[in-house]
Amino acid sequence: MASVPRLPAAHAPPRTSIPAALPFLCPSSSPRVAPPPATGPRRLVAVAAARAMPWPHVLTVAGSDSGAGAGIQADIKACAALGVYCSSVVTAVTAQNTVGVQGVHAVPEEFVGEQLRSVLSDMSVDVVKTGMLPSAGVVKVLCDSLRKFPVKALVVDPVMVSTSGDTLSGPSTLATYRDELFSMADIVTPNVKEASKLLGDVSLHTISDMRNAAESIYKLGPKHVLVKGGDMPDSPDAIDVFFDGKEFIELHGLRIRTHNTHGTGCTLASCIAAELAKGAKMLQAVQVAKKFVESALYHSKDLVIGNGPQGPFDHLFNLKSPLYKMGSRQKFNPDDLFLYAVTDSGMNKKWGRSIKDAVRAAIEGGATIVQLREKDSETREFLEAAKACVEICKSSGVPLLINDRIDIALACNADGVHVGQSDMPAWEVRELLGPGKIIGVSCKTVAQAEQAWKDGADYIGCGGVFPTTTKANNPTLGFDGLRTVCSASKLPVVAIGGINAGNADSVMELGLPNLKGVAVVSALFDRECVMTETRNLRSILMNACARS
Ligand SMILES: Cc1ncc(COP(=O)(O)OP(=O)(O)O)c(N)n1
Ligand SMILES: Cc1ncsc1CCOP(=O)(O)O
Ligand SMILES: [Mg+2]
Repeated sequence: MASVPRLPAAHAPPRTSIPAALPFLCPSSSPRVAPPPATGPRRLVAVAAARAMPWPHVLTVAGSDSGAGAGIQADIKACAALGVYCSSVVTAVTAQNTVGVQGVHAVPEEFVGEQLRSVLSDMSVDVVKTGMLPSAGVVKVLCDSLRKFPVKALVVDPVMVSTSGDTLSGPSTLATYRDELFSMADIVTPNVKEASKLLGDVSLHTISDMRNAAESIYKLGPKHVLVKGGDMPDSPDAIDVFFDGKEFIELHGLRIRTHNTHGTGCTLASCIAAELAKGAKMLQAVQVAKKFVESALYHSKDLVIGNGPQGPFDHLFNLKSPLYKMGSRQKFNPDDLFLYAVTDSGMNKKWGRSIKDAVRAAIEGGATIVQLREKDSETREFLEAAKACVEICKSSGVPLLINDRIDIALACNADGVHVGQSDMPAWEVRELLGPGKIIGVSCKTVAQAEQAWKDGADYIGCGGVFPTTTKANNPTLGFDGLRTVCSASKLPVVAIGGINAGNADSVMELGLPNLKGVAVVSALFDRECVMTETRNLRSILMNACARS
C-alpha cells in the first residue's frame, strides 16, 4: 500500500484532482443532515442514529415578526442557513412590516414557561439565543428554566428598540436583564443604542466609547460582550468591539449600502448561537456570524419587499447563488495556499507554451491555487486566457486568482485577486468583488499585515524570502522578516520570492505560525516541464511538513 505522509493539520494541503490528494482531509463544517422521521421499531433505530449523529440545536426565545425579516423568523432562517436545527419559544407576537411595528401582543409569562419546558425537557438543546423578552416576568421565567435545564451556551441579544425605533421592552425588563440574565450569558450583543440604554443612556460616539461600554457591560456578568457599531454615524466600515474580559478586538466589516437591513441584529446573534452549537470558540463564532450577515446583505442589496424604509434580506441567498448550484467552493480554505503557482507571461512565451497549458500542467503537478500574473499581456488576450483558465481550475477544484487586474477578475468570474501595496487597496477590491471572493495582499511589514486584515483580505503573501530576479527591486526579507510578519499576522500567510526545490523545505520547516505554504514563479514556469517541477516541489513540501 502506498504510504502517505501524515501532515500536521496546519500544513495539510487541500484535496485536488491529482492522485496524491489526501483522503483524510475533510471539510470541517459540512452541515449535518437530520434523520428521517420514524415510528415504532424504526423510531428506536432513528433515536440510536441521532445519538451517533446529533444535530446541533439552537432554541430561540424571541418575538414573532409578521414581516418575517427579524425575530423568530430571522432566527430560524439564519440557523437553517448554517445547518443548525432551530426550535422556537414565542414571547410576543408583533404586527410589523417594512414601515415599523404596528402592534405587540405579549404571550402570557406562564405560557412562555410552558413552551420552554416542552422544548428544553425533551429536545437536547445546545444553545439558547434570546431576542425580544417583553417583560421582567418573562426574563425571570427564562432564567428559572435555564437553571432547571442547563444548556451549553446562552447568547443574549438585548432587543429593546426595533430598527424602526419602536420600543420592544421597558425599563423594568432592563433591570432584570442586568440583575439576572447577564450573569448567565456567554455573550451579550447590544448595538450602540442598546449598550447606551443598558448603561443608563450614556452617549456612545467613538470606538473608545464602545470599548468602555463593552467593559462596563462585561462587569454585569456575561463572559463576552460584542458592541455592534453598525449604527455608528460617520464610520466608513461596520466596526464591532469584542471584549472577553482581557482583550478588546475591533472587528471590521464591509458597510453594505442597502435599505434591506431589518433583522441584522437577530441574525447575527442567531449565527453566533448556531456556530457555538456546532462547537466553535466564541471569537470564531462571532467572525463567522459577521461574515454571514455581510454576505447576506450583499446578496440582498437590491431586493425590494414592502414600501417602508427598511426591508428584509435573504438568509438563504446561498440557495440561489449560481456558484452554489454548480457546487463551487463557498469559502476560502487557507490550506489552499500550500503550493501556490504564480504564472509569468514572459517565461511561458520563452518556453513556447500558452497560459492555459501552463496552468493545466501546474494543476496536474499538484498546485493547490493558481494566480495569473501576466504583466505584459494585452487586455483582450489576457481576458480570453483567464476565461479558459477559470474553466480548467473550476473543473479541478483549484481556486484561480488574478494578479493586479480587478477588471479581468470580474469579467472572467475568477475566484479572487492578489494585490500589492501599490495596487488598488484591498478594501476597495472587496467593495468591487463582494464578500465571496478571495483577496490576497502582499505585505512586508506587521503594519501592512494588520491593515490587510482590517481591509477584509483573506490571506497575505510575504516576501521576497530569498533574492529573486522575477520581480525587480524587491527587497529580500529573509527568514527573520518572514517570521516577524507571520507571528503578527491575523491572516494566513504564503511565503514568496526565490523559493525553489532546493530551499522550499527550509521555509516550511521554520514551522511559523500562520504560514500555510509557498508561492512560486520561476521554479515552476521558467522550466521545461511545469508538471514535473510542480509535482517535485509538492512532494518536497509534503515531506517537509511530515518532518516538522
Ligand atoms: C502570493 C503573492 N504574493 C505576493 C505577490 C506580489 O504582489 P505585488 O506586490 O503586487 O507585486 P506583483 O506581483 O504585482 O508584481 C504576488 N503576486 N503573489
Ligand atoms: C511576485 C513576487 N513578489 C514578491 S517576490 C515575487 C517574485 C517571485 O518569483 P520567484 O518565485 O520566481 O522568485
Ligand atoms: Mg501587484
